[in-house]
Amino acid sequence: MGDYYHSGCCICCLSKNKRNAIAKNKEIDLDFIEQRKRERREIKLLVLGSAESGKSTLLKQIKMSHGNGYSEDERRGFSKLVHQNIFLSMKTMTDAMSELRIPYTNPQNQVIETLMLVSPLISTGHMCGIFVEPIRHLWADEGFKNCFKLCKKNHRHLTSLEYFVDRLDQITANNYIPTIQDILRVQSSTNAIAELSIPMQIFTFRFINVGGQRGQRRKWIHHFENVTTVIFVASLSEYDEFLEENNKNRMEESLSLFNSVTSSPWLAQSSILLLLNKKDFLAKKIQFSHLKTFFPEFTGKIQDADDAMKFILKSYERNVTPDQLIYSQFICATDFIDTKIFFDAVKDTILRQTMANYEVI
Ligand SMILES: Nc1nc2c(ncn2[C@@H]2O[C@H](COP(=O)(O)OP(=O)(O)OP(=O)(O)O)[C@@H](O)[C@H]2O)c(=O)[nH]1
Ligand SMILES: [Mg+2]
Repeated sequence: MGDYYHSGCCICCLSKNKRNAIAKNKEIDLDFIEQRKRERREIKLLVLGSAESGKSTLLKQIKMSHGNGYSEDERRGFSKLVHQNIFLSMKTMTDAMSELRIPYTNPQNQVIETLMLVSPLISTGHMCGIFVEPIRHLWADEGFKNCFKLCKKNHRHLTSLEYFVDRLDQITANNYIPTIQDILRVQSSTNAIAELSIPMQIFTFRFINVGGQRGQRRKWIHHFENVTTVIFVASLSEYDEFLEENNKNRMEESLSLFNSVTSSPWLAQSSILLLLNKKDFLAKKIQFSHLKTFFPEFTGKIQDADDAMKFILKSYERNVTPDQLIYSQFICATDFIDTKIFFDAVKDTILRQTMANYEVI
């Protein structure tokens, strides 16, 4: 009946203009309903956390496991970044050798270093086979190794140097195409908001990845509306690391960041998924760098990764109020990640929001 009558009068008695206007309104209504349906099905997940905690690595993993992965062309596109990562890391190391006045155990390596750094090829950022032997010589030097141990803590871009040095032959080959693991290991700070939309069952999960550097954090607030789940990524291995700018302990910094997220009124309805990342690093580091030295309140066993992880998790959970929905998982973003936890977090949040709408809770 509604198709033939409008405000009690037969539609065919209306003027052509009126009929067009009614049809247009109907079209707009349908568009609106469709958009509302789409919005209801779109789940917004905001990925937050301090710099280099592993947010982008996590999204690369999700793109591989649930998205369309990386084509050969896309993988090739990462080769320049891999080369630049190695050059930058080597430059950081050679600078640190002179700043810390650490001599090479084999004095010949000082000559190699100088020759390598003045090579005109370095400015092209393209790494060819000519660099393999010099880098290997420096890498094998005891003085250089000691310097690397000292620097790793405060220069996070050195994180993947060891991995890349092991693969120098493949990386410098003419037909080099980065592997998935190379892509996961390469480091590049996020400076612009990056989005990833992944269809999952009847929903579209829209991941919003932001930069964690201090200068990037003021952009976070623009994305706080309608967030279903906040994914907070924190590094487990930063308990003994300090910020260059103010010498603040990095884990303390991440904890206060987490606190500001959990106490934000904008995010009060969102669930929090806390991903404690880099458990591989923690397992290695805990053997020689004791948590108690940096967090005297730690009472667990020394050199015990499990005790350390439990303590770190508790330190984060202390920032959550009892009525907040929180899920947590220990991960290694460069390895396989079980994404079931995303569904759990999202499912429970939607259920809770629906019940709140019907005033059941
Ligand atoms: N070994 C290891 N390395 C990791 C892990 N997660 C991330 N990384 C490395 O840590 C570095 C930084 O990771 P990103 O994902 O770029 O960090 P981010 O949080 O996006 O950093 P910003 O964009 O600066 O905020 C990269 O070199 C990664 O390969 C991990 O679980 N284990
Ligand atoms: Mg990033």
